[in-house]
Amino acid sequence: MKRVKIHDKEFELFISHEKIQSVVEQMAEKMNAELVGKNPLFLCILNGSFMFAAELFKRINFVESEISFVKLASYVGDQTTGTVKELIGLNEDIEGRTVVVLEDIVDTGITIDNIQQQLKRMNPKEVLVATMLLKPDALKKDVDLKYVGIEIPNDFIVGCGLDYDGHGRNLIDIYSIVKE
Ligand SMILES: O=P(O)(O)OC[C@H]1O[C@H](OP(=O)(O)OP(=O)(O)O)[C@H](O)[C@@H]1O
Ligand code: HPA
Repeated sequence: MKRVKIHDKEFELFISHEKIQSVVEQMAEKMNAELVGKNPLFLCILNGSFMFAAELFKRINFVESEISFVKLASYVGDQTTGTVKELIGLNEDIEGRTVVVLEDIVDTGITIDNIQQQLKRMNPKEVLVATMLLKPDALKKDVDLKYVGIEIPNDFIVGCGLDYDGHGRNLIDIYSIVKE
């Protein structure tokens, strides 16, 4: 089994790049059918979602769609700090619009819950959440997720945009922590 070491921790191959691509492909097909004509604004939550957003957005097959990049980080190392910050970098007026939030992962759900609350105060028509990965057993919030790629166990992962203390985002596959 392919392994990588990042800082002090070992990770082993968990989800292949091919699998991720096929899941993103299916999600894009659904969006192409459901969001055409709505001029959706895709909102990529930096940093982690940049790879997922790129894979997904290039598969959206209608031109009346936009993408923007915002930031809100709450993690340090491999556990939540519990601190959730303000959403920054949103320059578009989202009033009356369909907003599709793009997340790499919904873990405890605290981040996406906070983002949804902040966005809803700006009077959009609807806020739809698309996440590449979901840890159902880690959820601490009752979140409404419209598009979910892959459900995974409650283990720390890296790759495809996800990091461990800044490293590992560039791995094209997803790796799961090796428990000693
Ligand atoms: O469901 P939660 O437990 O809130 O975790 C999910 C959030 O954690 C990660 O972001 P992070 O805060 O690590 O920032 P990053 O994307 O810059 O790595 C990820 O990109 C999500 O936004
Ligand atoms: O499992 C994870 N890995 C990296 N970043 C994360 N942010 C939330 N959960 C994770």
